[in-house]
Amino acid sequence: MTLDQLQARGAQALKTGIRALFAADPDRFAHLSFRHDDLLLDLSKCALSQDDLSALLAYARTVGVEARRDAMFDGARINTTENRSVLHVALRAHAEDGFKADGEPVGEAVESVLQAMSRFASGIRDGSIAGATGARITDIVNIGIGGSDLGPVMAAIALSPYHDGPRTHFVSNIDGAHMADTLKLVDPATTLFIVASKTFTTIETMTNAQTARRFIAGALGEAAVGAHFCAVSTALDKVSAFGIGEDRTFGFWDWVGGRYSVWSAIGLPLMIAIGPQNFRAFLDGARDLDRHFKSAPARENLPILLGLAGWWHRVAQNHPSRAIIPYDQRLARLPAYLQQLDMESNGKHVGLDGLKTPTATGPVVWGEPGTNGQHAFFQLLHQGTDIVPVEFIVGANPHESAPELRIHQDLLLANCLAQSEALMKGRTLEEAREQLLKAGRSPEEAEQIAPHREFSGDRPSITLLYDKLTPFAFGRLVALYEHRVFVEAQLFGINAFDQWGVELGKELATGLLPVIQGTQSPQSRDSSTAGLVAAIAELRS
Ligand SMILES: O=P(O)(O)OC[C@H]1O[C@](O)(CO)[C@@H](O)[C@@H]1O
Repeated sequence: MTLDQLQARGAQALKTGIRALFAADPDRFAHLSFRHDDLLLDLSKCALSQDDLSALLAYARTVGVEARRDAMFDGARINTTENRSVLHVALRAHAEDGFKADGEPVGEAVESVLQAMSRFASGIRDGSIAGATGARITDIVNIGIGGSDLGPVMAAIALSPYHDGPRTHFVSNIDGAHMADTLKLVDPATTLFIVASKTFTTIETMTNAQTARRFIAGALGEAAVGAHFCAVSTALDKVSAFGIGEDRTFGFWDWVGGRYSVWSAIGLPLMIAIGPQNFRAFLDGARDLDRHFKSAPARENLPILLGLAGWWHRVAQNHPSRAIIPYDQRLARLPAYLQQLDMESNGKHVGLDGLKTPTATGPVVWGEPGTNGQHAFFQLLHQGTDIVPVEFIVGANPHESAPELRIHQDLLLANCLAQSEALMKGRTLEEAREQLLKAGRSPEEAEQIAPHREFSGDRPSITLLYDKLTPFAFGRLVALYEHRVFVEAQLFGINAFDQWGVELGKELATGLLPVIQGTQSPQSRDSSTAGLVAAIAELRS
C-alpha cells in the first residue's frame, strides 16, 4: 500500500461522504467501532470505509509501526536526535514487566522513587511531615511549566472526586501575576512548594521558585525554607545547588520526555492530592493500555486505530486541525495537555532520514469541554468553510449519584451524541425550507433564509466512550493518546520525542532581556522588534 494510493482513497471517501457510507452499510457501527473492556472507540462517523481501514492497516505494516512500537518497549534509543530511549511505559510497569534501558533493568529504580514519593505524600497527608512551625501542610503549590505542569494540573481536576489531601495550586507562567495571585491564597506556614523541572534550568520555573523562596524566607526566616520546599528533577546536582535536600528530592530519568512525565515523580502533587493508592490505580490504567497496545492485533488495537484515523484525517483528507471535545467537565484541561503532547511531539517538518517530510505532519490541536463549546465555536464546526474532525470523549456514568443530578448526565450524553449526529447528517436545503414553511414563514422568506439554515453534514467525528472517569480509566485514556501520537509519528516518519523547535525563542528571549531592561540598544534588531522595544520603554517611563 503506497502513500499515493492512500491519498487517492482519502479523497474518494470524502467524495462519497459519511452519510452515503452509512446508507451502504447499515451495520457500520458494528464494523467500525472497537472496544477494550469498557473503553469504546467509534470510527464509524469518519469518512472511512472498511476497505479504507484495511488499506491503512496495510500501510501501517509497510511503515513498520508495530516493529517501532516493539523497539520503544524494548528500550532502544528511538529518540535518535537526542540519543535516548523512550520508556515512560516503564513508569507504570510492574516488576514482572522487566523494562530495560540500554540493557539495564529500570524497574527497581522506578519502584524506589514511587515508594519515596508515597512515604512523603503520606507524611504530608497525615501531618507527620509538617511545616517549619510544626503546622500541618494545607496547600501545595507546584511550580513547573509544560510537561512539569500540564499533566498534574489536568489530572488534579480530572480526579477531583478522589481529592482528599491538601489543596493544590499550580504556578507555571513567568508572568508575575500567576505567582502573586497564588501567593494571596496561601499561608506560608502551611504551604509546601514543589519545584518541578526535568532540567532544573527552565527560566520560568527557576524565577518562580526564587520568588516562592523569598516568600517563605520573608515570612518564616531563611531556616524555614527547607521544610517548605521539595523538588522533582532529573538534574539532582542543580536541585542540591538550589538548596533542596536530598531527602526531599524525587528523581526521574532522561528516558522520560517532559510531556510523558506525569507518571513519574512529576505526578507528586497529584499523589499528595489523591493518595498513593489512587495514584497507583492511575498508573495501572496506563499499564493496562500499554499491554493492550503491545499485544492486541492491529485491527483491534485502539491506539493504532486512533492513530490511523488521525493520520487519515490529516494526510489523506488534508484537514489541518483536530478538535478535542470532552463531554466531561473534569477533563477541562485535557485539550491543553494534548496540545503539548501532540503538537510538541508531532509538530516537525524533518523526517527521521533528515529530509523534509513528504506529507503534512501533526495537526493543530485545540478544544474545550462540551457542552460549553457548543455555545461558542460549534457554529464553525457545523457551517464553517474548514472541516475540523472532532474527537468527542465522554463517560456514561458520573461520580454524582444524587437523583436530582441524573438529568444533568442524561442531557450531557444526549448533547454529545446529538453533536456528532448533526455533524454527520447535516440538514439539506429542502429540509431547511420545509421547516421554515412549517414554522409559518412565507415561501419567499423560506427561500431566502433556507441556505443559512442548511448544514452540509458529512463532517467527521470520532467518539471515545468509557464507563466512568476513575483513576484507572483516566490513566488508560491518557496512555491511549500518548500511544496514538506515537503511531502517527511513525506514519509521518518523524521523531516524536525531541522538541528543538522551542529553543530559538528561548535563545532570543535571553538576548532580548538586557534590551528590555535598557542596558543594551535595540538597534541591531529588526525594525518591528526595535519599534516594540521603544514603545514598551515609552509606556514604562
Ligand atoms: O521540566 P522542564 O525541564 O522545566 O521543562 C519544561 C518544558 O519545557 C519544554 O522543554 C519546552 O520548552 C518542554 O518540553 C518541557 O515539558
